[in-house]
Amino acid sequence: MMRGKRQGFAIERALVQANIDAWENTGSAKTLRRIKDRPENIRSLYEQVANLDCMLTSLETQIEVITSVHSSLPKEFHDTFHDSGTSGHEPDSLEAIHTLVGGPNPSSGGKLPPQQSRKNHSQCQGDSGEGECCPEGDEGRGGGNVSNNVGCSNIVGIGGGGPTRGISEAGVLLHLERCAHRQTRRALHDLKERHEHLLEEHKQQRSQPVRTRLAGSVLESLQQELEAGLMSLESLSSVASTDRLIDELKVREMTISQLRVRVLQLEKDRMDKVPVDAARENNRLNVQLIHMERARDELTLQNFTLKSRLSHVANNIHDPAATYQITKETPLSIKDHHNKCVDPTMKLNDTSLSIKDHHIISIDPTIKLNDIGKETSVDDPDVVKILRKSTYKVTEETQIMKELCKEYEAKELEYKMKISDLENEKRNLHNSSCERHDRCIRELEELLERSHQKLESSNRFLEHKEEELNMLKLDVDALTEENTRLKQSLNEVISQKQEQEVLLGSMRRTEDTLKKKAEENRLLAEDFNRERVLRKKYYNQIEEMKGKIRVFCRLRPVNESERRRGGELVATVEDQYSLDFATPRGHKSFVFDRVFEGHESQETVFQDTNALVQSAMDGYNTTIMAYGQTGSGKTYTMIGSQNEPGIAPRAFTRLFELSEEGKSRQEVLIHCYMLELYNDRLIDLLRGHCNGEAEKLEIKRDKRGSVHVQGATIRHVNTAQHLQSVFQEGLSHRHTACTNMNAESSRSHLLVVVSLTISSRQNASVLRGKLTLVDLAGSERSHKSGAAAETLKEANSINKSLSALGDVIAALSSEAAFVPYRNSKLTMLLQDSLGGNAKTLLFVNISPSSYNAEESIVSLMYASRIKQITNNASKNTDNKEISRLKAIISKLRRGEEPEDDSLLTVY
Ligand SMILES: Nc1ncnc2c1ncn2[C@@H]1O[C@H](COP(=O)(O)OP(=O)(O)OP(=O)(O)O)[C@@H](O)[C@H]1O
Repeated sequence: MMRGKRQGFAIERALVQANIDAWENTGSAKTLRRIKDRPENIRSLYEQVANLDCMLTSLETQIEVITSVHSSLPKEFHDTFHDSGTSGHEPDSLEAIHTLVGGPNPSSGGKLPPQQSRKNHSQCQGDSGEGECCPEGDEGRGGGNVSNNVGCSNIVGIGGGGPTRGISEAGVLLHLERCAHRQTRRALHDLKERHEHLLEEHKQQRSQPVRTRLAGSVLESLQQELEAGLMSLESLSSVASTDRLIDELKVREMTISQLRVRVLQLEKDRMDKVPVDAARENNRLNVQLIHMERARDELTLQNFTLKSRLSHVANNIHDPAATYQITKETPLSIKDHHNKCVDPTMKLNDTSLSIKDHHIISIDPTIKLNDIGKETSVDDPDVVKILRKSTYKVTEETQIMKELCKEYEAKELEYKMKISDLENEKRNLHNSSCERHDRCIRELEELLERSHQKLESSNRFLEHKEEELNMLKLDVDALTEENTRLKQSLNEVISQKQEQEVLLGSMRRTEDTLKKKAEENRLLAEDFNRERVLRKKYYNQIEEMKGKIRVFCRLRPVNESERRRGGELVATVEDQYSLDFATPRGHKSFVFDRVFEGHESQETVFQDTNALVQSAMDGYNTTIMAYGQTGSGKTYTMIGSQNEPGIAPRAFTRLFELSEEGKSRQEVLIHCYMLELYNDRLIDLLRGHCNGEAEKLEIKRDKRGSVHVQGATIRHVNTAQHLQSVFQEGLSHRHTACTNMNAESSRSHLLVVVSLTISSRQNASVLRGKLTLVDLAGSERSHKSGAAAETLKEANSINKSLSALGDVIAALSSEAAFVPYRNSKLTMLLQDSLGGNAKTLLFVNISPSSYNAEESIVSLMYASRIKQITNNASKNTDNKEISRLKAIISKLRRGEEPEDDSLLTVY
């Protein structure tokens, strides 16, 4: 669209320039200026309107001339004029006119201006084909005529040769009519050509786009107008009626006014599109030009008025005689003229005068007619006198007029100068305006080009952005869907979050509740454990009171050998009374009276054992023995080391502490002996380095069931250190060997018996307590222990004795009627401890490692059985003995034999 507008501007500019050149000489600057600012179609219309305007102006002028001529002619002339329309004669040339007016050769007439003379000359040649017009060389022959600018007034000058003034006027008028008619015919011809041209343009414009339809319609209207104009013009040549011409002129004026209104409207539309500054400048120039044109027209009118007056004065200064002669001949001349006059329209065909000439010539015709009227009465002498007077007056007036003439000529020159200056100024303004318009147009074109380029780039950018926008719309749609989906998800998540918050709240409350409950549980567990410990403690006490054998389980730490073999922990202490043991067939739980872990010290172990030491001091038979796999810590538990003494040394110390504590109320005698059951043979460990044959050791059991070894070396000890030294002495005689399982393996069963005789200082009662400490030999497997032949024999003896012990335990735990104590010396030695009258404590020592899991589980099963055995513990008091002895004495006195079982039994 912008490109089309720009091209329209360029075409308009070119056409305007062409029209400037074409219309430069027409003087229609106003129209031209308007045209320059119009688009192509409007400018074309302006051209047509301007053409029509010119033609109509010409027609108006012609009509005015004709009207004035028609009105100025006498009635006879009118009649003749009308009659001549039917005579078929038409003076086609100046020669005919001159012949008609009866004047001499027109070549002797007045002077024509060069240009006008050439024009008339060419017109005469073109129209009549005869060289009858004024030759240039005849100028100035008019006898001092001053009608230089009167066009063909040279014809009037002919009168200088003798024709009357009235005939001269009529000839001039006829000639003017001819000229006007000729111009009208030329205009008609131009209109026909224009009509054909417009028809072609109209055809072309009909094929143009819709935007030119308006111009097409205007062209059609113009075509119609032109056709009407043609018809009018054609009819103009045939209709002599001035009224019809006037009507036609009015119609055309209306048409012109309508067209002007249309042009003004179009101009207004156009001006709306013109930049404000240019429009303002254009208006200013228009106003200035209008003023200038008006001034020029006024000056021209004044000039013409002055010239007409000069002409009138010049006419008035003609020779009165000649005037008189002319006046005398006038009726005849006029009559001849009337006879020869033809249709004025035909006369117009031969005229070659300009419109201005008509104006000039036609000025003040009444004066001329008056003069003619006056000249018609020269036969009267009075009239002659009057004429003579008037001639004098005229002479005077002539002088005055000559002066006026000079003055007017000076003014004319001045006005001409002014006109020339104004025209120059107008031309300059026009040129500057054109230049400004051109510059403005160029700038507008450049701006338009840049705007077009920007528009193109903007269009490309816009297309690119539109593509991006489409892509973004797609993305937005996708994102909108995604957003919707995410919103739904978000709502779900929010609802879930709210639910979770509710759940979290309830969870926190539950956690608080759980914490409270856990705390309560912990307190309850502590209470429960405490209660359970107490329960077990009380249970143990009850069991102890019932005489049940108490069993303590002790785990040793994993040794280097087990660690090297990759053994794992299979025994776990659950609490002080429970042990979990992992077997290949699952976990097995064992409950004992006490469970000691590997890290628990000898002191801790002795704390729970101390009670048995107290029981021995109280007169009970008490037995503390250790059972378990070889290397499981039996010796460590019972004997210990120098730094970590076991139960025996601690018990020894405790016995003397108790003895010392009760020294004020009792006297305690402590004796001890130490035996070793090695390869099923009893060995007295305190016999030591005694020479001679060893006394035979016999296991005896008294009436209360207490077991004694007759023949054993009994040592009396006074202090704990003494007892310790005795004990160490006995240990030094014990058989030990190095095995794979233990560097210092006990190869025998150790039996340390500490007998206590507690004599009361208050009464004569005597308590006899016994503390038996047994360190059993360890059960072992030969392939594990790597025992040699001798060691293997020891092992077999050990295993045999332990097997017998197992049988006794099985019988006791099952409460069998028969207990096989006699199957082994070991079981015979332990008869009062297992199922007897002793308080017995058994330590079952195990290894926590999986490497010894089989042996450990056997030991645990073994201990569990022992735990089922119930003893019948009772104090050993001398009062009862006395009673028994008294009973024996009484039987002996009566001559009866005392019962054997009342005596010490010797096995
Ligand atoms: N609770 C324990 N704490 C530390 N070391 C221990 C523990 N129990 C045993 N031991 C160590 O284990 C090794 C073997 O112990 P101990 O000699 O007492 O076994 P044992 O059962 O008497 O073997 P055996 O039947 O062959 O005589 C010793 O070196 C001992 O110091």
